[in-house]
Amino acid sequence: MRASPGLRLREAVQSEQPLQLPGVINAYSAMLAASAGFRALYVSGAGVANASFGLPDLGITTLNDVVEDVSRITSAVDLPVLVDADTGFGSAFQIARTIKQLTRAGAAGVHIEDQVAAKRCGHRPNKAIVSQDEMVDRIKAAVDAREDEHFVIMARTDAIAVEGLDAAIERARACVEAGADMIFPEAVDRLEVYRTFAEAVKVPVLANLTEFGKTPLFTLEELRTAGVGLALYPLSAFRAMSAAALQVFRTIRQDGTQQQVVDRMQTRAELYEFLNYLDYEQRLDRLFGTERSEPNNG
Ligand SMILES: C[C@](O)(C(=O)O)[C@H](CC(=O)O)C(=O)O
Ligand SMILES: [Mg+2]
Repeated sequence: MRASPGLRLREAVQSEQPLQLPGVINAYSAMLAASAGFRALYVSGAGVANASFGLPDLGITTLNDVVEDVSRITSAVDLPVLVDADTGFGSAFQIARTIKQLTRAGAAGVHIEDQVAAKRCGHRPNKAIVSQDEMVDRIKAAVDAREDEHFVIMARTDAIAVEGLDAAIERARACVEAGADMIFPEAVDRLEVYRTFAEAVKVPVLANLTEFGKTPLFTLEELRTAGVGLALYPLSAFRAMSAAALQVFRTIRQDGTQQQVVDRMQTRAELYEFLNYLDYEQRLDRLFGTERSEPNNG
């Protein structure tokens, strides 16, 4: 039997240190990331909210919204996917449902954070967090609900910005005791902090390298020296795609032609290569013959 997505994510963390996790916002961008050689992918909560719904990352989207995006991505690529499950989408039984639904959608693991349900981006001011006990209960509920023991439960703590480093480490330790497999300390501003977490929790620690936030854009080598287990780039491609798309829209609108920007576009040939378009076409020809496509001219 094929190894489960959770097991493959764990193996990837073991074999690549740190494991690079690029965020992907849809099936096609997941295929592009896979072609660049990544061993695992990430579905960002902000990505689901911003890209799929045009909403801010403020706890507005639901479990179903995330499940839908994850299913599309896991159907398109054969890589383990870590999913941002925000605060878990509710209390204990709802968290159990989150784990089951995301497992069924093909996820390899999730991270659940200790912000209150009315959450914010981790790099914004005025975050509020639940008590350590409540966070530990979230993790217990998630661990208890998993059907595949390898499915990864990662605990994210937003406590550094709210209660300080010591409290955040204490929370991370309590989460690991409750069964969390990995730790995501949010909004870290110094490299040494990762080392402190890694030594305190003794499980893989994730560094969130989201741009324009509180964390410097550390290199892989720097993260390696700090003992980081996973390096996350949650929205990098989304930000770049958005800037590129905006430029194209503005140019077409202003110039009345796309001539100035066509050289920035992925060509039809490149697109078809990623999609395996020609294989599909040949399969159609084999199944139905070529003459059938004549009358309607494609
Ligand atoms: C990692 C994150 O949770 C996400 O949803 O991708 C965000 C990223 C961001 O807003 O830049 C976060 O850090 O809160
Ligand atoms: Mg998020």
